Amino acid sequence: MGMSTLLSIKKLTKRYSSTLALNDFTLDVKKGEVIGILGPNGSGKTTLLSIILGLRFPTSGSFEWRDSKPNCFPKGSVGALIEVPTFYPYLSLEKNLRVSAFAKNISYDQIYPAIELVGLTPYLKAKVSTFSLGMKQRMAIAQALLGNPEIIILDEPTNGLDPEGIVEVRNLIKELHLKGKTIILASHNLDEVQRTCTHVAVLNKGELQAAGLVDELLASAKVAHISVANAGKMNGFISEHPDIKLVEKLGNDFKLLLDEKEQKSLLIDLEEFGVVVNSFEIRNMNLEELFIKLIRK
Ligand SMILES: Nc1ncnc2c1ncn2[C@@H]1O[C@H](COP(=O)(O)OP(=O)(O)OP(=O)(O)O)[C@@H](O)[C@H]1O
Repeated sequence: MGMSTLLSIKKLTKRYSSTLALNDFTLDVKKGEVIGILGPNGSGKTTLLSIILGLRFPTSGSFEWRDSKPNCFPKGSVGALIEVPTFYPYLSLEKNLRVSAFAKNISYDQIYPAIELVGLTPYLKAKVSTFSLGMKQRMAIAQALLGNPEIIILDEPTNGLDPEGIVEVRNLIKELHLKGKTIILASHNLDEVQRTCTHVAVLNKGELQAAGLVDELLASAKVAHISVANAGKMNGFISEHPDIKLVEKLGNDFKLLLDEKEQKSLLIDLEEFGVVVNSFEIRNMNLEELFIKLIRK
């Protein structure tokens, strides 16, 4: 394991009777990364997080946290928010966090830096029942931050939040990243991953489709936005070019995914084929388009 590697996952497989929830999953997580585990519902994200947290056993394969034995979970250095947290609405934020600290066998004075990190220090004495959803989720993240862990694991951290809460939690994730925390975050929300993560691992049906820097993966293809006069001809062109992937089609407007070689010749190829092009623009791919590229193989 390299110096900066905090977690090394090798060929992890999980089978629940007939369901292969995770298949041969390999990934390294390095210090300072915010890595999004991105996949649709049922793709195996929670299974993966549960295994690396020591909550479920893998069927085969292994994971190894730095300074820990293989397939063992290091309690102190990893904080996690994986289930809906329990709290007492009629107690103050401070008292709730004391309860969590007690449960984790952490000294009470450690709650204050965690509360500070999530920006809730002004609400120390306020009852949690008065909190917005975003504040409750920040409080839950403070629970995960108790004991100042180096790594934080969050399962769908903005699920169920209103738009304001979503912004609060996303900003918090960015701040934690700036403070040097390593974050592993499961999400089915492409926009969320694109906005908050440095790295992404795309999971579909238990299989890793791609992993790496978000920016690098997004640079791996471009999207051509093309408006044509004869959509039927365009459909013919697309079906004769299996390498070109159709992302979206709306009337005479098409979005095609292209590799570098195809970008150069596309306009000429279209004209030769008889497609009448009204407008043509090459743009960068967003994560949604990358996802389509990976999943429609
Ligand atoms: N305890 C279990 N017993 C049987 N099957 C399970 C169990 N937990 C998960 N599965 C199945 O394994 C697959 C992966 O589920 P998992 O919850 O890991 O996916 P997910 O990506 O986290 O989805 P979601 O976003 O819906 O939580 C699904 O097909 C799910 O139905």
